[in-house]
Amino acid sequence: MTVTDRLLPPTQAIEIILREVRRLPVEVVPLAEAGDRVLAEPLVADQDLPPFPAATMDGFAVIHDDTSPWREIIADQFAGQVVDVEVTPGTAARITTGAPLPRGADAVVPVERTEVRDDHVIILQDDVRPGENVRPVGADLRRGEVLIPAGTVIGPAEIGLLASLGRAQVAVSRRPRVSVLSTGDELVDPDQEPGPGQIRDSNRFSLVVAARRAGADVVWSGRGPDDAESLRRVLLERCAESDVVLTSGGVSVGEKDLITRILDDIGTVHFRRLFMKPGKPFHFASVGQAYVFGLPGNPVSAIVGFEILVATALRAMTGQQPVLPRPVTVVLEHDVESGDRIEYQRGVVWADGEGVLRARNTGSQSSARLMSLIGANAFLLIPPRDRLYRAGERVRAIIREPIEGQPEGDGGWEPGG
Ligand SMILES: Nc1nc2c(c(=O)[nH]1)N[C@H]1C(S)=C(S)[C@@H](COP(=O)(O)OP(=O)(O)OC[C@H]3O[C@@H](n4cnc5c(N)ncnc54)[C@H](O)[C@@H]3O)O[C@H]1N2
Ligand code: MOO
Repeated sequence: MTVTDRLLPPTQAIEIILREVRRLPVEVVPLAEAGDRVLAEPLVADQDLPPFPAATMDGFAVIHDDTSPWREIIADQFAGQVVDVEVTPGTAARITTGAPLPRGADAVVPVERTEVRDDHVIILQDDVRPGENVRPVGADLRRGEVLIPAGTVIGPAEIGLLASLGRAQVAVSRRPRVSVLSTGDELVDPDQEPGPGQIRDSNRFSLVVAARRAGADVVWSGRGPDDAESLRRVLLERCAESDVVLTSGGVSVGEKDLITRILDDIGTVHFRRLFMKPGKPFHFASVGQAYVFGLPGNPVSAIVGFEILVATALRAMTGQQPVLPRPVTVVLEHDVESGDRIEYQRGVVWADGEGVLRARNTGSQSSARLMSLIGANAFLLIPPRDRLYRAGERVRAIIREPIEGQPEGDGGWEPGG
């Protein structure tokens, strides 16, 4: 047995992956194409926002401690323009939300608390505080402030900030180029009727979607040829054109486990087997400039292996933060049996009325049962031990989809309710 044949704990496997993978180059893209990409440089404010004190209500710009019984309306100050007037005691300017406060004024009284008579306004509000209904300069952001750290995925708010600061071009990490290759003589395409002993190839489709969701550019996907020589050729060709190649199947110890043999021959294998269920046979190798992840053929093993290990590698390659998921603690709803490796049980986690995270698994945890992943928003981490994990016990979980509240009870959506 070589070093790479021992069952490696997933944490050690991740350390090896993080040590091996290199950062992808940075590219500059137009703002409109920056969504869902990983920001390569921190966004630092080069100006104050708002750049002028702005009204937050439609009303009248006034001097807060002006005691005049009524005030002359000296201007209409709309958003998007600047009227050059000065509010002095006994005067006020009509103002709309977002408009700059005229010189001299230090508060805005909403129109509902005023009465307009011809060219005069009477302020009905007794006590006007300085700064009331005014967004001061720099209230939203201050020049020099780091607004978004490098490594953030650009979503609606991030792209909005980039736009409001005038960043028409954005430095982002290049998307990893990924190829997906299903292997196995028993596979047929989804539109084909499987013959005796055959099954439909599902991993190719699962891994393409998983890779896209993880921000990759899937440049190729297909089924591998049956014979070793052609498979080796396809693999070499994919490695030459990809940053990452994902294979599924052919990595256990069977006679026909070709991927194991080919990777030994064409690359450097960093590890082959994990102390993890699902996902015991799991190869990680470098072939030229590419990284190959030889995922197990079992459909659940392939998806879990992708999410726990491959997605981590892709984040490291693009500099996405955080690189590692941050597990939460959940309370088991039912007894759970452990196995001989750390189990990544597919589960449902929800927050109960007290905000405690509770969890159940999704039934049979067979590596072939894709249904164990349907509706699963978490992996429940179950290390091996000689006695049951009991209902009410705490275990760690990795969250993969949003957590919701309790499905029944006072359920309805009420703000603050
Ligand atoms: N003697 C041993 N046998 C096995 C071991 C072991 O340690 N010693 N490990 C088992 C574990 S755990 C797993 S997981 C599987 C992984 O095997 P392979 O990666 O070599 O995968 P295959 O044998 O090719 O296939 C396994 C299973 O998955 C189905 N499959 C394969 N490809 C696809 C696909 N693209 N779409 C859908 N389903 C696929 C295949 O038909 C098999 O049923 O090895 C165990 N054996
Ligand atoms: O590791 Mo296999 O994925 O246990 O079934």
